[in-house]
Amino acid sequence: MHVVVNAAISIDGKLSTRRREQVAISGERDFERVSELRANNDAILVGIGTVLADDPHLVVEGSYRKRRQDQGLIPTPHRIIIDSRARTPTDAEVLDDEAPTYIIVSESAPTSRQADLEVEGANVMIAGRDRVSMPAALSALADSGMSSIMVEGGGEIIFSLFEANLVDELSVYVGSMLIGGRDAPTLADGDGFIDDPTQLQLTSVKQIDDGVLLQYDVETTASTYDSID
Ligand SMILES: NC(=O)c1ccc[n+]([C@@H]2O[C@H](COP(=O)([O-])OP(=O)(O)OC[C@H]3O[C@@H](n4cnc5c(N)ncnc54)[C@H](O)[C@@H]3O)[C@@H](O)[C@H]2O)c1
Ligand SMILES: Nc1nc(=O)c(N)c(NC[C@H](O)[C@H](O)[C@H](O)COP(=O)(O)O)[nH]1
Repeated sequence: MHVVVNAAISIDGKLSTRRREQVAISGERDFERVSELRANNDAILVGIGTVLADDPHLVVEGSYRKRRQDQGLIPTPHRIIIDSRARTPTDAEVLDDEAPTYIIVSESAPTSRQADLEVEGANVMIAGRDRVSMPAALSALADSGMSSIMVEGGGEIIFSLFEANLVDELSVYVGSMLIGGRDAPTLADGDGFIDDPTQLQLTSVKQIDDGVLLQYDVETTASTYDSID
């Protein structure tokens, strides 16, 4: 599975404010780049924190749909939510019928909630006991026929993917703003690394609007995903 993480951060590394409310860090041109990246992948993945905070739609529009259809693909990529306890609201934007949606829950998710989400058309999959296991989730998605995933956050999910050594590429748009706040989410939250930070290889630096796009390859050691595959 090829995994690319994309995020927009303030100059001080924040994804949003301490209230965890969505902030438009990207400008029009960067959001256009994000649409292109979405369209080039089999699936778009976010965590439940992002669904509850932003209620994202996670689709591509217009010419991207046509291009994908011309390539024999579904018009807009699969949507994937990492949601240990099946907390996705039944009226969430990701549950409309514009693309298939997979909700990955853990064994601790109430079965009644799982059933509610299935009634709304979601494909519910179980991976992990109390919390979703990212290697098991990606393995199940690969078994469903997906081979590339774009991850759009948030900081908890991004850290878990790096921790499990599952990320191949990272794109970060650094907007020219400072958000601050010790409790505001950052690009990679979780527990953080102590001894062995993930090493990145810078592959590109570009100015977009008044911000900067930084792109990296991730220097992988033995991948957890490969080892279970
Ligand atoms: N600027 C950007 O590019 C961008 C992108 C996405 C989100 N955001 C912002 O980020 C915030 C949401 O991020 P977040 O970090 O709170 O939530 P998140 O989207 O990373 O979801 C994290 C939640 O997923 C669940 N989870 C299940 N299994 C997990 C696992 N193995 N590892 C980690 N989490 C697991 C947990 O409930 C956890 O709290 C919001 O404020 C949103 O606006 C910004
Ligand atoms: N690239 C990017 N730049 C930003 O400035 C920002 N705030 C996000 N945030 C990601 C988050 O998940 C958003 O909620 C989705 O980008 C919204 O997606 P929709 O348009 O609803 O499909 N992403």
